[in-house]
Amino acid sequence: MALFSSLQRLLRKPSSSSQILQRMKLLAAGDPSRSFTTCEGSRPAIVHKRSLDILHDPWFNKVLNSASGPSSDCLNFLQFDWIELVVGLFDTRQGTAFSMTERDRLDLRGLLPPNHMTPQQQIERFMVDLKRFQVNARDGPSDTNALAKWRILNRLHDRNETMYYKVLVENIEEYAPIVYTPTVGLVCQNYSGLFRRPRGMYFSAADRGEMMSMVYNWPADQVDMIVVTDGSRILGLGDLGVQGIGIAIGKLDLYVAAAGINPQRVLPVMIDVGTNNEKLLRDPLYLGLQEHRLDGEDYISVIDEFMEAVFTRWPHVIVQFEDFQSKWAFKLLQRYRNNYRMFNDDVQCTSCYLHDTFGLPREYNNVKVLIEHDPTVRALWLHADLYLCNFMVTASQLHNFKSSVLRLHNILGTAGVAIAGLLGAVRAQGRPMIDFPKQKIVVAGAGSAGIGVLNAARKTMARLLGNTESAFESARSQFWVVDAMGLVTESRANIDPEALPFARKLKELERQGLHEGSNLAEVVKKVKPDVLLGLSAVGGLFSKEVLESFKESSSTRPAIFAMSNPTKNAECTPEEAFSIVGDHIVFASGSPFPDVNLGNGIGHCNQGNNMYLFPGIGLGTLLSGARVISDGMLQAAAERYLAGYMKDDEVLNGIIYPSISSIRDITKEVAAAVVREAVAEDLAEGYREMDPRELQKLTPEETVAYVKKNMWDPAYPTVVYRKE
Ligand SMILES: NC(=O)C1=CN([C@@H]2O[C@H](COP(=O)(O)OP(=O)(O)OC[C@H]3O[C@@H](n4cnc5c(N)ncnc54)[C@H](O)[C@@H]3O)[C@@H](O)[C@H]2O)C=CC1
Ligand SMILES: CC(=O)C(=O)O
Ligand SMILES: [Mg+2]
Repeated sequence: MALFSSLQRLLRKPSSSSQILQRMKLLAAGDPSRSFTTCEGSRPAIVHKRSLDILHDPWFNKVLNSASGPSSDCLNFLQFDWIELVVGLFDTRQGTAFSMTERDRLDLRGLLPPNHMTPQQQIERFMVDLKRFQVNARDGPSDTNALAKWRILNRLHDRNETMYYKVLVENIEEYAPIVYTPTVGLVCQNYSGLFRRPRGMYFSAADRGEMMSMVYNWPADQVDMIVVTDGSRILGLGDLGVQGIGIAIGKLDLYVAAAGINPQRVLPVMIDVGTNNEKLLRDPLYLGLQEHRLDGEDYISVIDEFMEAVFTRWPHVIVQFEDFQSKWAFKLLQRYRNNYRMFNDDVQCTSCYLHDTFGLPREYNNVKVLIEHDPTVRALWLHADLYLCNFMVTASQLHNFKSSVLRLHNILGTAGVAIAGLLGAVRAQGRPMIDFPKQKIVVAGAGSAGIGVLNAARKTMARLLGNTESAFESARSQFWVVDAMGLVTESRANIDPEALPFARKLKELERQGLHEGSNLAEVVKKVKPDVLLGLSAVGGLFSKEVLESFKESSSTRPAIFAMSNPTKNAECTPEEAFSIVGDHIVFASGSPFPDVNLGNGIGHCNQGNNMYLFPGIGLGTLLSGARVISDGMLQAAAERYLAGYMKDDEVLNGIIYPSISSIRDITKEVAAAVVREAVAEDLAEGYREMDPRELQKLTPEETVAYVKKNMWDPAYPTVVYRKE
């Protein structure tokens, strides 16, 4: 009651930003559905169940099951059922964090062994078990080993979500490769065999006409984040049909661990419209529809029905489209993005720079005024390596201009997924970023991801060249695109319209001795590119021959981006790259690789993956209550990701991407940038009691604090029973 009246008092009058923060605190503390947040760790969770029902509910369970059985040195993939059995037997060794009074309140007394463990003791115990398994595994880090670790973590996920996410948050560098790429790829490939307990929702072609009611079968009244796939192109593993649900689960694990989205409010979704994977169509154990994929209007009608159903039940949900084959990825994005809160991770997060990246605000473009007016601006300007540009400002624009230059400088000074990596590669050569438009880039792969990166890189070059049409046109000539049929040229029959802008003109090619369909090695040999970037999903595509050709690169510091996932699809390994091309290269990959010992130094293996962006985009959209996800919001996310993370000395050392251990911090900043952009674009409708006017009053620092406050941390709430 007291809380209610203090809220009322606060809400009635206009407020300063400190009052807003105070209000946020009160609101968070007083909202029972937020009882799962650690910031408010002492708030109770109200439940309507007791006894065994509590223990079987991973959202409220506080019991830790043993991670593994005894010595696991003889484990292999085929012996998983044996592990299952052993883990079951060892359940009696479980430690519980339910206090004695809680046990009384929840009718748990007698159902649990008497010992009490703190959450910290539980996590230590779990890690000992997990590490023992790791140490005892004979074959060192291998797929089997990774899959077994996934299995152990997944069991914990089934039983005790809080502890599961605690393990992830506290050891993200170690376990992201297990719950996400690369292991999640293996999990998807083996999903039918690994399937024990359902997670998420399945909508199939057979459910047409039923989705609007089916959606109410999900137990949570509030869902913030959905990751949906149709399983048609899972990582680089092709059509995995219903088994693709694993990637939706993996991405949502990062939403919880990196963005602090409450795990009770995430929903992985699989839309099963069949599969064209002949092996799965014949597999008696396959769990999905064993018919060919729907196509055309039939396909679209299923996705339409799904979108309508989920947005009817949860009007504020955000839907991330994941791993749709490029045939549909762009079309579905265009179809829904203006009406629903949705985005496509692969097309947009790989290429958040499509629009206006590095652009000064429009009013400054092509304006000639004097920067000499202000020494600070001039210094910044020079520092940003932009002295070659011809932008100037009037005195009256100076104030805004300073912040623009600062913003621009921030963007240029650091790195972010694809473009960030490309710019990092320029900086690693010791050259100013303004030289980016001079880079020659060979891209292998012209699917949804490849085209996204190409568009973004072209736009960035055009910006740096003055953002004119002719700059945009001339930027085109810096790219050579090679797909499954070789070099893409204007003479290609039935060329994909998305690839058309990058098709090489035959006249230019004659001079270079290239032709339609030239193979990758030939293209690299003739072009001598600065950058070789792979988004082809073909493991080993950067063969010895290709890498040997790349040795003749005209760059002082050639860069290789083997961005395809999972690990086995990387276009080359870092060892191959460093040993064949040389120690001086810059290397990045989509899935993580350990650094390479070069004898006289370290060959850094950077991870260039959209995981640095999508969690922050989702969180920022949620906390702003933006109606749709605009290009500006994606751009703000990318810019913030770029800013402040890569220092000059790191980049010169070949480190062009930040470490995943900082992902939660990066995500918080990215989300705050998205919130601010949504507010600036008048798209924000507010989140809970935080209305758009209040959001608008927040300073950048207060926005970050607001985001942080709303990030879920894994900690046990006190559980209280109430009759329904
Ligand atoms: N690191 C990251 O953050 C991301 C990585 N990816 C990865 O990118 C890869 C491709 O994804 P999508 O573009 O969606 O796939 P996609 O199937 O749409 O495109 C694949 C492209 O590779 C081309 N290709 C196939 N064989 C080739 C060959 N021998 N030489 C040259 N090109 C060849 C195809 O013609 C096609 O253009 C996947 O492995 C995916 O995991 C995708 C999104 C983000
Ligand atoms: C990382 C990712 O989203 C992909 O490989 O598809
Ligand atoms: Mg993807």
